[in-house]
Amino acid sequence: MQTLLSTNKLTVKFKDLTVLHDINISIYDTKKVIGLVGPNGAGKTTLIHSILGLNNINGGNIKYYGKHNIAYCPDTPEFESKLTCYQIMEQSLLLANKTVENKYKKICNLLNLVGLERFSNRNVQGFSRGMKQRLGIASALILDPKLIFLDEPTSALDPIGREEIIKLISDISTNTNVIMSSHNLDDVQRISSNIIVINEGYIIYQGNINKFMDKFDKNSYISLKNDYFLKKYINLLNKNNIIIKNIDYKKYQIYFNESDFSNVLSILCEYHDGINKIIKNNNSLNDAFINTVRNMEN
Ligand SMILES: Nc1ncnc2c1ncn2[C@@H]1O[C@H](COP(=O)(O)OP(=O)(O)OP(=O)(O)O)[C@@H](O)[C@H]1O
Repeated sequence: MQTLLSTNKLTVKFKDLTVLHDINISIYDTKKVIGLVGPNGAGKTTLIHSILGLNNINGGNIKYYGKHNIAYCPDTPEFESKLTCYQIMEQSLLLANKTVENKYKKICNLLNLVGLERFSNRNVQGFSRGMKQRLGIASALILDPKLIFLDEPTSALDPIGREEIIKLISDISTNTNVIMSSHNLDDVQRISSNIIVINEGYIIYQGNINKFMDKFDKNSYISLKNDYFLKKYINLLNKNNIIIKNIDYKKYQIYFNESDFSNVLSILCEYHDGINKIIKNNNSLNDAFINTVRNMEN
């Protein structure tokens, strides 16, 4: 798997406020969505800006492997108000010093993709924030980037628009690497395979999203009738290589990962004599995130 970029002990300060502390992340060419999540002020935008060279960095370094197009859509893109949608797309190419074949067709297709085809010849003056976000995504995509950073790309969209853009981002990721920062963790959970979690300028997790949820979300569990069955089922689950996350000896409960739920069920179909109840907890990135950040506060 090719590495696109990595940061090594990246540190960024604004005056005497350290906003990013010793950040080590690696972005690989996986053609998937990576969710960048963290509370307000955690440092997500600063991290994106630093990678794009829009911030000074005060320590560490960023290494780019190969010459790849990297595109960016800020959360509130601003455009020259006198230009039309179509002209903004042309300007995006011009500023990146890029030419494309069948430019007219490509621009029209992209405007169509983000739902702005009707506005192609309209000045962007007076565009709503949601329309600007759509245009920002289209003008980033026209650059045919290998990696695209989307900073809160759905924050100004109505529910239908959000649904459309989330689907679009998911589609984009079939041939582009996407890093999407968002506070909407349901969206992130739906389309990301990996996440980077940042809190107060520190990376607290990077990797597979399901592993994060298994680690930090409440787990599924079976509740047993008594101590005899508790011991019996601990053995049974161990024998079947189910990871036991926790055991409540007083309540006779065994906790396990939600991802093991169907395996546990099939084991229990055969041995169900001592079971009081089985509880499935649907993993939620939102809950896992809140648990993680709250734990750090305590
Ligand atoms: N240009 C700047 N000058 C001074 N401080 C800044 C600047 N840009 C960001 N900061 C500070 O850096 C910290 C991180 O901000 P940043 O915008 O990166 O967070 P974020 O995670 O993107 O937040 P949000 O989710 O609220 O958008 C905040 O304390 C912010 O006030």
